[in-house]
Amino acid sequence: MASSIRIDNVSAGYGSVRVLHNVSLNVAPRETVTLLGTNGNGKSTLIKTIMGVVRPTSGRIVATIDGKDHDLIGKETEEIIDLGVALVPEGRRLFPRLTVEENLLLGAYRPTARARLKDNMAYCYEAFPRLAERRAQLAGTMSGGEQQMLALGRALMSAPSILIVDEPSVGLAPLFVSRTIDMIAQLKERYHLTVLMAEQNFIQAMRIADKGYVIVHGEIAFRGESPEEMQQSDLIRQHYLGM
Ligand SMILES: Nc1ncnc2c1ncn2[C@@H]1O[C@H](COP(=O)(O)OP(=O)(O)OP(=O)(O)O)[C@@H](O)[C@H]1O
Repeated sequence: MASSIRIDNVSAGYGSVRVLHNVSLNVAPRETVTLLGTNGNGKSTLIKTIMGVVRPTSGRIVATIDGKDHDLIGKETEEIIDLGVALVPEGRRLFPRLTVEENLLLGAYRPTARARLKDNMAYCYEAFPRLAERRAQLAGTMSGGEQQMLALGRALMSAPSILIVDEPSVGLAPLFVSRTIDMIAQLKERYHLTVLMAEQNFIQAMRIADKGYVIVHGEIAFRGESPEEMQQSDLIRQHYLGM
């Protein structure tokens, strides 16, 4: 059964600094939604709030998984991962001096994920045969594109139904950006995932997104129900397409 996530009127920040202001956003089952925003507008803060790292001051975040609603606010990050929400963090956050396989094992440190370790490792190597070939290679010696593949693989180690990817294109050469975006689309199809992807690269993000939101100064400034609608927005034309 496919999963979805609904964010209602969430406000959050750091100490007395409020970063998110009444943010509402929906990702329907099997949808790929992109959250566009330039640096410092609150994309990562929203993602950290979904993952239980930042505690919101108000609002609701509900993930519907296998037909059951779960309030995410107040849950620990580990519980959220256990429910089936996985994050690929910005900058990948791999352990460069550990091997590919060791990095993957770290994606399955929770007891529930450990119990399914063999299956999930097989699942991950099936999704990325390149990682299987390179299982003994140190992560830090791989190309940027391969590292992004490993970061995606590590997220798959918890067998998620909702995949959240924070700026996958950051720091990658253009060819690897499009390959990474293609990989996310393929994973989504193959494993019936629901995907929320923060991005600044509008053209690449919209190749795979069904719809999108633009966040400006912590507020949703625009919501487009289709790539076409997104493309027609003045905000997007000015800030993302240079028109
Ligand atoms: N740990 C923190 N403590 C205080 N302020 C923070 C912290 N992390 C982020 N901020 C502030 O919150 C705002 C939003 O940052 P956030 O990282 O969510 O933006 P972003 O859209 O993801 O941008 P980027 O692409 O640069 O990560 C910024 O003004 C930033 O300075």
